[in-house]
Amino acid sequence: MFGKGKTCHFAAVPERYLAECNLVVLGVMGSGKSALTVKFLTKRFISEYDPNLEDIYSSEEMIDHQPVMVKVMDTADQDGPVNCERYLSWASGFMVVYSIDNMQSFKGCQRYLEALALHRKALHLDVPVLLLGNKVDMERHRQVSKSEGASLAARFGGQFYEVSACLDFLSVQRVFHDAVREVRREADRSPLSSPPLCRGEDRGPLVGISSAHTFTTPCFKELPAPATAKLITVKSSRAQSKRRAPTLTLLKGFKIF
Ligand SMILES: Nc1nc2c(ncn2[C@@H]2O[C@H](COP(=O)(O)OP(=O)(O)OP(=O)(O)O)[C@@H](O)[C@H]2O)c(=O)[nH]1
Repeated sequence: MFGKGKTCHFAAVPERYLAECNLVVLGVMGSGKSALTVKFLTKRFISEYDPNLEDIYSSEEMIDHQPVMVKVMDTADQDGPVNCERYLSWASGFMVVYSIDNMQSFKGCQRYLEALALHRKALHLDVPVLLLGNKVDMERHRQVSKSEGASLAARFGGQFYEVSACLDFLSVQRVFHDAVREVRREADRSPLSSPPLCRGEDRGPLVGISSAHTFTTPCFKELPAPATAKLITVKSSRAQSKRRAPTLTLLKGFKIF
């Protein structure tokens, strides 16, 4: 069983002007959504988790010399894309995950891509979508070729990556940072049509919050309140040494090894 989430603070960054980017991680059960999310947030790989926990976690990141509050919603769909409303209007960008050693997960992620394409078409939005083939460390059990992944991503106009939640942190971090870059690019391209990147004026708590923005179209709506999460704060010497974050705020339920 596990949960996750953290926040870190850059002393030099004026809090009012921190942009916010809401990333939603989608995919069938077992594809590695939680493992990737936790790896990004804590640099650690977890192998036990509660598959029913769905939460939003925050991390202040410095990406291309610009601070951004990255909020990651780790979803827990049981049966593919159902009740998508909870994240469709909230998201700045989507990361759709499958496992390269599981063809079913690859087929499952196509359903997510189709649902997102319909949503984008209906609302005339170009919310960035990244396709992630996870578990590349399981190469010997590979069922989905790299070219299959790349062509699926191209079909839906998304970036494609192969990663592993249990290998190096930097590759996973790069994927999340690239997602933010995509969101920024999209915001630059169409700043007036529902900009996906927000400027937070009010930090508020980590989960279950709404926030005011300087953009005319609000893109950061009421967040779904996780029922099970409790905020706890722990010190992480690793985080302190490698990142600028003095503190990690974790959601109870994480099991970190
Ligand atoms: N070898 C390997 N195992 C992984 C990797 N990522 C996740 N796993 C394992 O795959 C299983 C599922 O990972 P999760 O992160 O819980 O998958 P999920 O998509 O969040 O699954 P649900 O919570 O059920 O929706 C766990 O046993 C993980 O330890 C990876 O990159 N490599």
